[in-house]
Amino acid sequence: MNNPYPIILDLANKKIAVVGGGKIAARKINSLLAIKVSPTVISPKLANSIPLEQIHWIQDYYQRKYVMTMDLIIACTNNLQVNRQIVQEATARQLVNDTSEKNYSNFYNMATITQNDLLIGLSTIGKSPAKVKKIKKMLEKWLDQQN
Ligand SMILES: C[C@@]1(CC(=O)O)c2cc3[nH]c(cc4nc(cc5[nH]c(cc(n2)[C@H]1CCC(=O)O)[C@@](C)(CC(=O)O)[C@@H]5CCC(=O)O)C(CC(=O)O)=C4CCC(=O)O)c(CCC(=O)O)c3CC(=O)O
Ligand SMILES: NC(=O)C1=CN([C@@H]2O[C@H](COP(=O)(O)OP(=O)(O)OC[C@H]3O[C@@H](n4cnc5c(N)ncnc54)[C@H](O)[C@@H]3O)[C@@H](O)[C@H]2O)C=CC1
Repeated sequence: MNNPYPIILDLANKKIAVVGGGKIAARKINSLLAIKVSPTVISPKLANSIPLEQIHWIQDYYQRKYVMTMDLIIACTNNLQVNRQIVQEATARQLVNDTSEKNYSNFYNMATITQNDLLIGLSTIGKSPAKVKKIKKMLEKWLDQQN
């Protein structure tokens, strides 16, 4: 992503698909559930940390027909070719996060800190997720000291 454009999205009434049901999928799904968005999850298997009753589970391998009407697609299978295929088959109006290859993604997540009316978003534009995590911890500590 050469020219990132940061925005805040309201996902109410949007259709979100998560493809894959492993560790990374669980993180993305749980952050969606935290904002009361229930995604469709396409995966033959689901990690235990994914609450089955809160999602719509399609227990199958990825097929284009499952994501045809989706607005946002998060590709997190452990098969890089499948993730790539999801990107290639998406229409120009669908936004795709290929979690295994930032250069194929047209969006990805920022780390966030939310406190009362404040939302801080942090990103290295994919360059160093570990650094984001570290700076987030430092900022949280600093913010706590201000209160
Ligand atoms: C490009 C991006 C795509 C995307 O996933 O959207 C991406 C990619 C990758 N992440 C990797 C690893 C980890 N990512 C995290 C955590 C988060 N990663 C997130 C975002 C992004 N990660 C996107 C842009 C980030 C940016 O702009 O910098 C956050 C902010 C949001 C979210 O995912 O919801 C969330 C913060 C949660 C929080 O603290 O709030 C942890 C920590 C953990 O799991 O506890 C680890 C384990 C390692 C560690 O802890 O060091 C690797 C493997 C290589 C590596 O290790 O570096 C890749 C692949 C690659 O680099 O290509
Ligand atoms: N963005 C990030 O923060 C990070 C991303 N990654 C990337 O995310 C990918 C997934 O990582 P994990 O969740 O740890 O893997 P995992 O092995 O825990 O889970 C993979 C999941 O994909 C499912 N799957 C496999 N083939 C599929 C298909 N054809 N259709 C639908 N689902 C399918 C499996 O059933 C499983 O549920 C890794 O390959 C890696 O490239 C890895 C680390 C961090």
